[in-house]
Amino acid sequence: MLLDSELILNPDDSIFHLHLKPGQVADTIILVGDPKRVNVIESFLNDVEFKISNREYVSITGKYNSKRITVVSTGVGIGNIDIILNELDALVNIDFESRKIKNKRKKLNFIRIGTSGSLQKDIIVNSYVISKKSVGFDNLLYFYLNNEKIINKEYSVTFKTHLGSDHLFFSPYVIDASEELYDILNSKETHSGITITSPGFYVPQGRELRLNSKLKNINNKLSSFFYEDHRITNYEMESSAMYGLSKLLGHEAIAICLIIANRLNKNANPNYKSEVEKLIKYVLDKITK
Ligand SMILES: O=P(O)(O)O[C@H]1O[C@H](CO)[C@@H](O)[C@H]1O
Ligand SMILES: O=c1cc[nH]c(=O)[nH]1
Repeated sequence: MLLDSELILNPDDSIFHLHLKPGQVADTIILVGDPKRVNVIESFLNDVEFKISNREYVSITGKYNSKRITVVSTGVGIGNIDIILNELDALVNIDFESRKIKNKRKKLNFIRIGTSGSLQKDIIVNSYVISKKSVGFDNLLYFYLNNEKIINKEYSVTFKTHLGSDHLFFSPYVIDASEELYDILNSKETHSGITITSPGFYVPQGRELRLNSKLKNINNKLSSFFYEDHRITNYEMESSAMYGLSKLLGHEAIAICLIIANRLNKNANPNYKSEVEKLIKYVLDKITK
C-alpha cells in the first residue's frame, strides 16, 4: 500500500501536481512544453471534457477524428517529466482507493510535440525531426532501478569517448523511442535522428553568453559523430527522461520537434507559433488515421 507521503493526493482525490483524477486520462497523451500550446491543440479538438491547470501543467481531454486524446503541458526540463510520467502512470495503474498497484496494467502512448535546435546544416529551421533515439545529458535515469536494461550501453560509452570527456558529472545515456509510434509519425515530411536531451538551454547546449562550457567545441563534436550510420540531429530538453520512464513503466513514447534554431547555420525563427500549429495538425492526423 502506497502511504500518504508517497502517493500524494489532493483533498478532492486528484493527483498532487496534475490535479487530475482516474478516468480523466486517455490512452493517447500528447505532451507539450509550452502551456499555451495546449490551447492550440484544444482548438482542433471536439468534446473537450475539462481543462485543469496547476503550476505549468495544463491538461485537457477531448476528441480528434473520434479518438479520445489527452494533452498535458510539461513546462521545461527533465524534473517535470519525472513528475508527469509518474503521475499519469499512477492515474491509470494505481487504484487510488486501495492505494495499491493494479494487477492489470494499462499501456499509454506518449507523443511529445516540442521545439528544438538543429545540429545539422541540412535540417533547416521549420523542419520536423522525430527522435529515434535520445541521448540524455541529464542523470535522471541513473536513479531508477533497472536502468541498465533499457540504456544502450555500447552506444553510451562510444559517445562519451568521442566527446573526450572524463568529467565526473557527464555520463550520457542512450534510449530508443517506440518503433510503433515512430512508424506512425514518420513520412517524407520528417527527418529522423538522434536527439540530445540537455539539462539546460545555454551552456549545456553550447550557448555561451557570459559563461563558458567545460566541453570545448561541443556542438561540432556532436554534429560530426556517427554511430551505425546515425548522426546526432538536434537538441531539446525532455525526451531522454520521457523515453526512459516510458520503457521502465511499459508505455510507448516518441518525440517530434519543430526546428526553431539551427546551431550550425547560426539562424533562428523566434516567430515559430504558426509552424507549431502545422506540426500539431500533422501529428493529430497521423495518430488518428
Ligand atoms: O517547446 P518545448 O516543448 O518546451 O521544447 C523545447 O523548448 C524549451 C526550451 O526553450 C525546452 O522545453 C525544449 O525541450
Ligand atoms: O535550440 C533550442 C531550441 C529549442 N529548444 C531547445 O532546447 N534548444
